[in-house]
Amino acid sequence: MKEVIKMSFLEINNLKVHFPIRGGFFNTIKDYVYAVDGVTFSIEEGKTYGLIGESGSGKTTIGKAIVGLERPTGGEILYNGQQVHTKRLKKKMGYHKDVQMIFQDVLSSLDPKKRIRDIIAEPIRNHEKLTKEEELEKVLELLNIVGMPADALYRYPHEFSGGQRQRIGVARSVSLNPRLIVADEPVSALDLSVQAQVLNFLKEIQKKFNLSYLFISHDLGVVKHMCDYIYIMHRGRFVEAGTRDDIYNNPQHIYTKRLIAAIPEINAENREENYKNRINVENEYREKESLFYDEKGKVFDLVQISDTHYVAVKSKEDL
Ligand SMILES: Nc1ncnc2c1ncn2[C@@H]1O[C@H](COP(=O)(O)OP(=O)(O)OP(=O)(O)O)[C@@H](O)[C@H]1O
Repeated sequence: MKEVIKMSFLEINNLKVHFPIRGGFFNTIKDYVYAVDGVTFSIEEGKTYGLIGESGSGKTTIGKAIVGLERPTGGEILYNGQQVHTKRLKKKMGYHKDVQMIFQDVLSSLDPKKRIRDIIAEPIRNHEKLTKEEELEKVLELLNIVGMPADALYRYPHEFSGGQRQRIGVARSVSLNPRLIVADEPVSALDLSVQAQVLNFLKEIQKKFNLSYLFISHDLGVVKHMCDYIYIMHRGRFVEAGTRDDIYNNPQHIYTKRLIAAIPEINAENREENYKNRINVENEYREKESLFYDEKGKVFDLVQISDTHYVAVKSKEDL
């Protein structure tokens, strides 16, 4: 029998991030926000993953925990099979170089007082020792890769359009040759035509660098053509996980069905059908809610229903 080679380089096991809610005279902990409450998944080389769910479902917190901007309350993050829980270890393993994050609001993540040359060169300066000439050569190469002209070097972020700024953000995040980019709503601030351009360009960059992406979005429509594998997030947990085909063509959890029904229909002649479908999904939600949430409204654990498809449901037989 052929040996199965495990390709995942990053494993997230039962990750939890709980934020304390404080109050009262002594500012004591009254309760917790269970922003991320036990999620498990892994990332393979060159693949694109979607983390989808409505606002507040915990997507950004997962992304931040992965890049080290948020401290997990529980669970583990394994990089190349080793736990990365201290700064020293992360440095030793080159984790900060290999795992980068880009944000929706790229303008606020690009220092407005710095020129593009310095913005792109900053991570290189922190991690590599290059001469001034070598550094300039590298920045020019990166600008070229993201399709920006060399005269961008000495301009400031506010002088560019949203799509161009997103490209500059990507140039900066690929400057250290990372393995994974966590992209938090990378196109939702852009208008539709520019969204498609940036998504296509991210795909090109992916091939060039054999990158993996973890795409965070509230919109299943946006990531449809990008993702190999999709995790649907709700109330800090996964409610469904599967390949693109599993999720779009065979959704099982009522929450996923509602997200799909909410994708705007561009084609005018399909709008009526789309509207009817939304009403059906809402009726199904009212009828079957108890199959998908326990009496406290908690999401069940995932149950495997095919080789690649998982659904959070009380019992597989209920589907
Ligand atoms: N630093 C924090 N302190 C307290 N609560 C927080 C903190 N960060 C996030 N939260 C809470 O955790 C929950 C999940 O937030 P998160 O930003 O991860 O959601 P999200 O799915 O990314 O939402 P959005 O799409 O709006 O960004 C929310 O209820 C949020 O208010």
